[in-house]
Amino acid sequence: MKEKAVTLLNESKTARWIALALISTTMFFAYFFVDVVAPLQSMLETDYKWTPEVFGMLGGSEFFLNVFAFFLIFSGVILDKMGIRFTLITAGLTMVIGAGLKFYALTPGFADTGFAAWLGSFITWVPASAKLAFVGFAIFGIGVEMAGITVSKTIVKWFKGKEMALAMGLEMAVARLGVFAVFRLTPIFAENGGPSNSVLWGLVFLCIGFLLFLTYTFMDAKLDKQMGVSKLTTSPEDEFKLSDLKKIFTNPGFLAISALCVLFYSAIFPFQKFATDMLASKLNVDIKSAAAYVSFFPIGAMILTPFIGYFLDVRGKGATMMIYGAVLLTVSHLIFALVPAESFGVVTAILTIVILGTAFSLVPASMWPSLPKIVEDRYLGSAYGAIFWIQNIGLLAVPILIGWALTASNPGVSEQIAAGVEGVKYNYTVPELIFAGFGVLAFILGFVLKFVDKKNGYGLELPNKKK
Ligand SMILES: NCCCC[C@H](NC(=O)[C@@H](N)CCCCN)C(=O)O
Repeated sequence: MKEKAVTLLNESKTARWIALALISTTMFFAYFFVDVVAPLQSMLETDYKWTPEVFGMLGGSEFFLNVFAFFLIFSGVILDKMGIRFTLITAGLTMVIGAGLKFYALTPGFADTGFAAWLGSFITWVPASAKLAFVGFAIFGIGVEMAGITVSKTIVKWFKGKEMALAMGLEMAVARLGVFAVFRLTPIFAENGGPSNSVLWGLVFLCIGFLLFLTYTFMDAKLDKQMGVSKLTTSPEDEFKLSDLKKIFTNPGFLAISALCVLFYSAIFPFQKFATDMLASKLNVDIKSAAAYVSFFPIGAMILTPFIGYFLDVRGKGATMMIYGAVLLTVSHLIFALVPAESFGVVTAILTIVILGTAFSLVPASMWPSLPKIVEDRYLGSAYGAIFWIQNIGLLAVPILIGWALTASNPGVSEQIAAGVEGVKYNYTVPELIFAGFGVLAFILGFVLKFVDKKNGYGLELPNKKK
């Protein structure tokens, strides 16, 4: 008797785009929560006595456990060992638990406890609410990064040989929309109940995101069933082994792309933290207007990334795109650093942000779909985990480096600002030159990547879509 051919679920365009919509919407909520209190710095200072230093430490706590306790490496191993469904659910739950703790830290219910009194009794310049919020945000950080690598592996599972870079580009675009949404919605939530109300909404969104991940797992189970994936059918050579970690860290393509990743993202995300103040100082405008200019940055990247992804799917040229991205990154930071304030107007500022936004599209759109070409599928999760870990080291360290460079290159300025002297501003030339330096190094690494690609035949310049 003739066996009936099964059409795999990922062969159906509708099914794979539904799968993408489910996981991307959760990433929208996840990125929303990452920045949920970002626009509330002054409110947190007034209501909770969080100084700017305390506020800055909160940003770092997102990466703390991932970097120092190697959670991102563990997350990658868990993904390869336990599979997509288990890891998505674990990531979703971890985000909810971490967010719940951060919300509890801001409630009067916590402030009245003996635990809060104990937490407030040491390192007294950091309030108890902030200490508990750090712990919550560090746990959330494990979840959000675990979700990030699992979503990448999921996209590869559904879209490899098809519209993989477009799908990754769309997922990143939806996530960036979350960052845009947070800057619009959080202040409104906070006006009606303070920062804890904003965090509560973020928590509610994450619960919805968890349900979406859960819904996706049914599609994943069906696809696995069709593909005949089970412990019994997976041959030992297809299974992830701990020794594969050594293969990842000795793979020249992986090393080149990770170095490029940490340099590139170190000149993007930490820059975002300082950009508003830098523009306010350079343009001599207030913080609100400067923030409005900076808001074009993720929006531009959001619009462009899927188009670049589409181009990569049909035309390829992934490694070349990363080099172009590094050039634009360097040029934009050099403009910020070297064009004197007298010649730096609003038009120059917006044009430079557009150049940087284009770099922010070119590199991510081509970098993340390149990894499956460099490493084997069975340890792809660990490779994503490892590259995120290396990147997180930069995201943790660079804001500290930039903060230090800013203070060192502007002697006496922070003291004058603290004393309330009017019109005193930081000069951002040195920090911007550091960012430009990262761009130059990323540019060199782009060529290294091109060289190792040619030598090892990864096919980084080839289209993702099979004809
Ligand atoms: N499927 C996700 C691809 C990675 C997207 C990338 N995100 C990261 O690299 C995160 N590890 C760091 C996000 C830090 C946000 N505060 C991106 O371009 O967003």
